[in-house]
Amino acid sequence: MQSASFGNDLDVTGHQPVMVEVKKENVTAWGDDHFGLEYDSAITETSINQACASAYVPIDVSPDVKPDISTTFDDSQLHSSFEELESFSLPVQIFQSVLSSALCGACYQRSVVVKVAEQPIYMLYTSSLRILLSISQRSLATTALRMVKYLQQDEAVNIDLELFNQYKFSVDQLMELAGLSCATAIARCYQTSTKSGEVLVCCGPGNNGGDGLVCARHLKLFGFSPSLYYPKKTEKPLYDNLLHQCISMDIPIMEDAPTVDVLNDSYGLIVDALFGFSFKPPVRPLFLPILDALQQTVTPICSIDIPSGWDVEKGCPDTGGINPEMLISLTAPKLCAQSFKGKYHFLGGRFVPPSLSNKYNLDLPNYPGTDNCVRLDH
Ligand SMILES: [K+]
Repeated sequence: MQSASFGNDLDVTGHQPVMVEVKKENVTAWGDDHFGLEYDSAITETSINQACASAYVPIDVSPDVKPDISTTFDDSQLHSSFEELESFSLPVQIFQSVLSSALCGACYQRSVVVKVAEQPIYMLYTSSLRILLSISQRSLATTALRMVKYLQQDEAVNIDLELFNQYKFSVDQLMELAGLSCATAIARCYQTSTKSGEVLVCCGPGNNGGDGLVCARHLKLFGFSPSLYYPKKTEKPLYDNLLHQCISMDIPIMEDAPTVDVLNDSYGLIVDALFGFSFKPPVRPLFLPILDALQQTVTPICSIDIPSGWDVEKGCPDTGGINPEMLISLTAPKLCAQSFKGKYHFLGGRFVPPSLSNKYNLDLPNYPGTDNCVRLDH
């Protein structure tokens, strides 16, 4: 059995620490002595309350079902029990139980960390709980359980400028990382098979469109069948090259704006890479047909950085706008992301130097392991 560290880099499963953040009301065994055990003296009501005040659950599921964690199971029982749970996708219950066990289970003195709002509350470690954490980590591998800062438009622009001017990144570098993280997040949420693998990537004239071109190329490498709609090509070597790479990879380019019927019938997903944080309303005429079609389609939309047409700070216009199912914020979410109501909100663009993050108090989540994207709650 490995020994667990109580420092910042706890590594129970060979990955980053599992962050367990749970609302107090959702902890089913909260405060009772369900397991017939006494609290360890290190766990005080105050520390738990303080930690839980800023904690929240990322997935809204009923807390009624709880895996049977007792002091009596052996590893074989745990395997079957948790395989079953996994098939029912109950990661929060697993977390609840980890937390409950942690809080109630002073008997597991040998260290698995349970963190609440980043405060190590208590640590337990047994081979059985190690399996448990491994499963729960896989289930929520892309979920960040922490609030991040939402940027104003000028903050996003300034961070962008600092990345290029102070930190000497090139646009190509960051665009590649951003576009790759978008493709990765999409591949986590959508299937490559059948219709959902048919993806239309709509690219605008700026860097957001460049992210879309990169994303399309990686989607192709991941097994999707992307096509491009790129109505206003930017005459710069970077964009010429990105487009050339897509063409060389047999990614078709649609010349005319697609109708709603085409979007509905031919595609399983639309990637919206039309405008990012530099968008200033109102939308210019060239982009009205595509934005109208995106507003009406029933095909799910994944917006890169900003749902195009939305005000970067105020969100969806009162007159109506697109309603993406997925949003991938880059660097840090912008204020408009607070009104995003879709299914999946991811953060990508894992390239922000810590000193820059600190300067702007970005409070970025921990990306799991070596992942380039992380799911955010919203
Ligand atoms: K966009």
